[in-house]
Amino acid sequence: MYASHLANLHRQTNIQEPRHLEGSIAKVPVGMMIRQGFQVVRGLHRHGMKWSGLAGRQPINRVPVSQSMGVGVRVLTMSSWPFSSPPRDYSLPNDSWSPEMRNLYDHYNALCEVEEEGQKKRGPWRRLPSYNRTLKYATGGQCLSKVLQAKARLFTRNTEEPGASFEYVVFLNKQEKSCVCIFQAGHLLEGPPGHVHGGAIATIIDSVTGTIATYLAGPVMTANLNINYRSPISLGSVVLVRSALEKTEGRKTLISCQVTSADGARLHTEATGLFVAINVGHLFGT
Ligand SMILES: CCCCCCCC(=O)SCCNC(=O)CCNC(=O)[C@H](O)C(C)(C)COP(=O)(O)OP(=O)(O)OC[C@H]1O[C@@H](n2cnc3c(N)ncnc32)[C@H](O)[C@@H]1OP(=O)(O)O
Repeated sequence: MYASHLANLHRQTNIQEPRHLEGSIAKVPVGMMIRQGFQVVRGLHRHGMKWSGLAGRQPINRVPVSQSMGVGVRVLTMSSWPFSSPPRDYSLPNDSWSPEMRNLYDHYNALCEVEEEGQKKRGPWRRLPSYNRTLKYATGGQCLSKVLQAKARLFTRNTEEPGASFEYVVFLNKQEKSCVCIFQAGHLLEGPPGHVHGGAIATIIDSVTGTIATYLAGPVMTANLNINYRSPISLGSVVLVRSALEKTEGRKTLISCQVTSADGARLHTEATGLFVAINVGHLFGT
């Protein structure tokens, strides 16, 4: 199944192999698939297309991919989505969202489009779609057992019950190199009675800071997360998780983060995250 998918994808894609990978596909198919995954996603980001577009019914044709990945890839064509069905976008409103969450969503969503001279144009903000796992074949292949491959889920999206754990949506401001996450903490995230577990707060901070770091620097891993918990967060409440680029230094990207009440009046948590750019082969020992 994996081998035939790989063969198909290879046939359907027009990928110029980076020199250091030439002839190595058979040896490191997982690394290859991961690179393709990141390239597809980055290519879509750069060209203002949503990943959810891939899940749509139209095939993607000739998506130019930036050379900034440093792998010399110029053009990627992909004629089919490798999933059997379109993935669910978890960042869209559902019935579990409180009116406050919905209002904040509407506020930032409205900033994604601006009207200029009677015409609607892309605004400074962009909603990031969100799925419950990374690319199926990027995480699978030789490195995970079939069972794990089928069952692996992104930590923050691992329940199908709306509102039970992490309900969130991230909006990115490309110009400001910042993002805001609207986060509603569900009943499965309890730590102290009636309040959110510190590990759950760290998780959403890691995810949001990691998302903007990935957007700015490509594939990264969290090297250091420094968190100060200032005031507890009530279970079921809606908070804002704001993150922004502090500085980049070689492979290192430093991101700051504040978690506040929805009106911004109360500071709950402050954090900084250090992210180090990786070659994705790092994850698989290649
Ligand atoms: C899109 C969804 C987003 C989700 C986000 C979720 C992100 C995650 O949770 S990732 C999982 C948790 N993180 C991990 O498991 C990472 C484990 N650690 C590692 O793999 C490695 O240590 C890694 C990749 C961070 C760095 O290793 P390596 O690539 O060898 O880099 P290394 O040479 O050690 O360090 C590079 C630079 O970073 C600095 N650095 C590395 N770690 C740290 C640290 N903990 N604190 C301070 N500086 C550090 C080094 O000093 C070095 O600095 P300089 O270039 O100035 O000398």
